[in-house]
Amino acid sequence: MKIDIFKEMEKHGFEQIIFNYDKTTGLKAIIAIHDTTLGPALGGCRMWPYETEDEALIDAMRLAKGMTYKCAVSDNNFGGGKTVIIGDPKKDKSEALFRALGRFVQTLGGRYYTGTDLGTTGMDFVYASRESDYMVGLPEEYGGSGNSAVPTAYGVYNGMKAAAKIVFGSDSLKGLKVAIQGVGKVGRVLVGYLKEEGAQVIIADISEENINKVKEKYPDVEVVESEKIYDVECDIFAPCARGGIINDDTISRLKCRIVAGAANNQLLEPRHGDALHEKGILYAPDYVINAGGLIQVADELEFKNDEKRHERVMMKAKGIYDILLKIFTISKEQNVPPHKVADRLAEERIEVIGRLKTNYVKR
Ligand SMILES: NC(=O)c1ccc[n+]([C@@H]2O[C@H](COP(=O)([O-])OP(=O)(O)OC[C@H]3O[C@@H](n4cnc5c(N)ncnc54)[C@H](O)[C@@H]3O)[C@@H](O)[C@H]2O)c1
Repeated sequence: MKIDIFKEMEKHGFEQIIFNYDKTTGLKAIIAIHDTTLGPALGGCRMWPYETEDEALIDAMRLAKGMTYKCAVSDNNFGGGKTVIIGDPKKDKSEALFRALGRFVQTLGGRYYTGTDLGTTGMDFVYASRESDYMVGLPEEYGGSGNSAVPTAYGVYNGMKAAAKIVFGSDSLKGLKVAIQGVGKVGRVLVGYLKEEGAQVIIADISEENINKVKEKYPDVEVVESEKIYDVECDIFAPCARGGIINDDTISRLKCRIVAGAANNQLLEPRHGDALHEKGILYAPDYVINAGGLIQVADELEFKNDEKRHERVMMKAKGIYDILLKIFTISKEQNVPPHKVADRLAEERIEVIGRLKTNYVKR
């Protein structure tokens, strides 16, 4: 490894990194626990054929730190963690591999909970849960909270309303033109909320099948070629596909007033958030506006599986409106880009709650 691990841990405030190797299955997994001030670490498990161990470690650390901020800013009582499995999800999966992972997670005694991410599915964690009490996001049939796309899309819709309130003075999306990049699990639910409110929706996707699914239900939705979506004149651009799409090339092409969508890591680099701010485009920080899925998983851990779960999760996802309104208001008052305000609010919450815990309480 070329990385100076302890130096990186110190620089980014990491608590623990665990390298797990299972002799029977050949499992190679890195668990990164960033910060547990607010509660046990929470974060999915990604399986990817990383070319180097450094690459896998960097990914685990970057994603774990991101989870700390996401949990903190969205009013969840969890810290940030992430697992990466070095392997090809198409070839290297087995029941034994995920049970081996489950056994390692179990040794952490509840300091860390995990579930699906890129390259893993709910069923993988059904296997892991045979060995561990710390698996989340299982399929509904196995007691999990199921599809997270609905609360995610609802959070994005409410986040858009907060942005509209700041930019247009009203949080109604009626008549606004919204261009959505990617109508997969989240994007297509979002189309429904927008159409219901009377917004004008334009979509792009590289999957014809996914476009057809939307067109069947909403024939009047306009479709553009996937590369053209950046050039569409619109009020809101909603990235709901891949990360890194706000970059030097695309920012100059955008003709919108707001960027608000579900995709993770929308800014290629943090400086692109500054560039949007300078261009007068209001950016809803991705990890705030897309926290609906996390809210659902956190609810699975904090509360019982009762009939109120869906209602509770949707209520919290709706609360993304207030969180973003606060971020946008501070951003405007202090002329600081929203992504930086979000980071600051997350850090402040961790600091204050952490300080509370210095009072001795006998347990
Ligand atoms: N599912 C969730 O609960 C959730 C929660 C938080 C964040 N997110 C993020 O939101 C985004 C969408 O998630 P999803 O669950 O809907 O994924 P998905 O895979 O179901 O949908 C993604 C869609 O984007 C399309 N796409 C890919 N590249 C494209 C391109 N270049 N141009 C246009 N379309 C393209 C795909 O064909 C697909 O239809 C991802 O970035 C994901 O990480 C999802």
